[in-house]
Amino acid sequence: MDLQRTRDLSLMGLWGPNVIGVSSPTAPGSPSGDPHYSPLHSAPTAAQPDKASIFADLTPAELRAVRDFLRGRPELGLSAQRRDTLAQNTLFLVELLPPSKRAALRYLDGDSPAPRRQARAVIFFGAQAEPNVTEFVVGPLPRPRSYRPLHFKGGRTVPFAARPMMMQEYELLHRALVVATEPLYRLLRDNTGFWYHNCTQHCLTFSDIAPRGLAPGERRTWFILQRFVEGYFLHPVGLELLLDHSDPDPLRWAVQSVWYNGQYFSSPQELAKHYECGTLAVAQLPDPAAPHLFSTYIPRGHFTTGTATNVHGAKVCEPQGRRYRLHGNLLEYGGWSLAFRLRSSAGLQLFDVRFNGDRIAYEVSVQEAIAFYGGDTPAAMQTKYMDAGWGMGSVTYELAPGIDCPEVSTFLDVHHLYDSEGPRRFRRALCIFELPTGVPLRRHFDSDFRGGFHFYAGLEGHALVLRTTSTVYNYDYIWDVLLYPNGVLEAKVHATGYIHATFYTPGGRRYGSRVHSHVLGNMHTHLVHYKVDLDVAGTSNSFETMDISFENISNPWSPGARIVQPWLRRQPRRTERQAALPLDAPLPRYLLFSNPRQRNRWGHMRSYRIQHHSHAGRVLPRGWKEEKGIAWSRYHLAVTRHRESEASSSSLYNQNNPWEPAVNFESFIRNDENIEDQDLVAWVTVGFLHVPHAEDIPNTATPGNSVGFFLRPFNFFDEDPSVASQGAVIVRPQDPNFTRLEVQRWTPDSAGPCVAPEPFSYNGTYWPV
Ligand SMILES: Cn1cnc(CC=O)c1
Ligand SMILES: [Ca+2]
Ligand SMILES: [Ca+2]
Ligand SMILES: [Cu+2]
Repeated sequence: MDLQRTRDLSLMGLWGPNVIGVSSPTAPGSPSGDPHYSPLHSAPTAAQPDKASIFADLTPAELRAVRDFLRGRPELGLSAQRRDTLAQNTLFLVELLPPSKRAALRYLDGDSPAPRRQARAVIFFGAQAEPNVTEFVVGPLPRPRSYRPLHFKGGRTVPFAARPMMMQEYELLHRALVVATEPLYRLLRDNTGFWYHNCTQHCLTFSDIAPRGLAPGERRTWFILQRFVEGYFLHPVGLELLLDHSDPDPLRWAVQSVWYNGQYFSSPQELAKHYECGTLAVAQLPDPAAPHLFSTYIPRGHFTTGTATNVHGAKVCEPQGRRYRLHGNLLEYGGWSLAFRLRSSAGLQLFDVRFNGDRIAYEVSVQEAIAFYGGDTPAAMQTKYMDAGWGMGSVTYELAPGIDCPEVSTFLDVHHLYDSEGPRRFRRALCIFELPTGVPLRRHFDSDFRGGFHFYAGLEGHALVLRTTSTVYNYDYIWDVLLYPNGVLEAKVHATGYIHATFYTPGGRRYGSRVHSHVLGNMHTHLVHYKVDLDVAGTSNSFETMDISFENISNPWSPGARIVQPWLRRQPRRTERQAALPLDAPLPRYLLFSNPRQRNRWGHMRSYRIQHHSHAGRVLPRGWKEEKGIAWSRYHLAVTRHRESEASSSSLYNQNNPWEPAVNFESFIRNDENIEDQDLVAWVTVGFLHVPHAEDIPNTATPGNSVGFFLRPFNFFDEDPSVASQGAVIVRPQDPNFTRLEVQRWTPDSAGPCVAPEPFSYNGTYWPV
């Protein structure tokens, strides 16, 4: 990662107390007024920048070194040039292979040397007698000397048909579609004004659907044809083609079925024949010369109330500089420290997440994002997108200052070697900024109930945000991690971008809303899966749920009467099965991870809580064909014993082979291990049902469209750790008439003016480097 800008004023002495006429406040961190207080733990050790680097993504030089090393192994037969066949061996992906947890902890917490830096490399072996995909460990970096296969759990092999798509295959598919659609030229030109072959200014394009078939080994894809204009996802022309491209030789590819405006045909020729004979029910699209404004961002119309919007709105600013620190991939803010990376495969991954030096989680990472659809057209009814199979960690395009992240953010570049000859630089793929939350972290107005007050006190609300995005064709996911100064971490995702839309047919209304003359917004469920390797005050943790039950007791202070009241029902979950909380049952409201041997000052087990912010629901009945590929979606939460062989709940290959998935999450819990006092991993599912509606045009909007979860301390500390923040303000009346008020604060009276940000700039390219 290249740090583009960094400005750190936190060390410049700007935070001295500014107390107006009062005695010094209580020392930060001590429970007020308690003379027996002694901290629970020895002085915390801050995470060290060089130590975080064991989790840093591979540099362009390291990516090239791995590529060159593998290309130099003749037995791998890697082709340097991509040809007109898929029967060749291709290096598809290179990324960091993080060290084992054991080795990492020995280094982070002990005296052991840094674990060796290693890469994960994915090779598509298309030129083998039995074509397959194999993953390798390559190391040590920066000068690799050896490689060995990296096995999936249970020794599962990855069939060639399960591989993700490559640009090369898309190019070959484009050529196949040129041939396939040629017979349809007149039908398309007359009724849409656009066509596919020799189209110049009037081109059709396509969206491809997955999974690509109905059973293992298949690779036959439905293609939706769309007018190639801004927002083409909203411009289906009513034509869908099923093309078999399972053979590595594109000369053996064939169209298997055609759907046009509600009717099926065996071939483009058959459809063309019906058109020429006048026996076809034709869908005449609006005039192609008319603007396609509806799918664009060009402003139109006006608000009937409010003031003009042709001036800038409110901005985030840092009048006294940054209050976070960034050293390479180590981020520190308000008690927090963590290491981060942006995996080309599945996206954001945090390691060694600590608060005040205490580790809370070893890893927090995105695993998968899916969208399963229903619809009336063959493409719609077949769409079950699993975005890890579309390289959702590699489509991290440039963030725009002032829109995607505040102008004052620190923007970071990342490098991916994913379906490319070498590393590509993705400029400004990550951003970091401190966000005024606009709501106090805490506040109280202490009324005297006579028109005045005893005191007012409040603490400004801030969070540090680490953000990236994945644009997976039509959809844009905005991935955030927020760090709050009270020990709360939030992980959330907003969904925006274009809906996945299909051609409107009257039968389509059962599956969504008509959102334009010929466009149906198809219903779908979004689910996102996270791995949360909580290490709450150590790696030995237990898990319990807590909710209320009601008791009916005799009233101890009114004989003969009864009291009905709630009490806390705690349910220790001793095995993985007991800890797998199914999606179709209500989730207990407290999900507690504790260290049974560590107590806070008040005698409670030090715990962290996972709190869902989600409306997830089932996407398919349990066990139905493709559902095996997303077995994690059966559970709001599952808790497993940490296993190095269970690093991820999904894979690059589940999308194109969900029927026999490379990773089947159910196998993580099938052995129903004991999870008391163990190194536990929490697997969190969040999501929502999206029934598209007119207001999804032009794009799905973010307000109300986010899901995620919080990690919240629960008796982990002795009090709210944000008492250490000096952003508090206390106001106390100095006389009975409230004519003199004492304002006590620890920050300057005035924050000073906001610094004007640089003018907007954007580059947008992601070239090889
Ligand atoms: C083509 N594709 C794959 N995933 C998406 C986003 C979800 O609908 C699009
Ligand atoms: Ca297990
Ligand atoms: Ca753990
Ligand atoms: Cu959606």
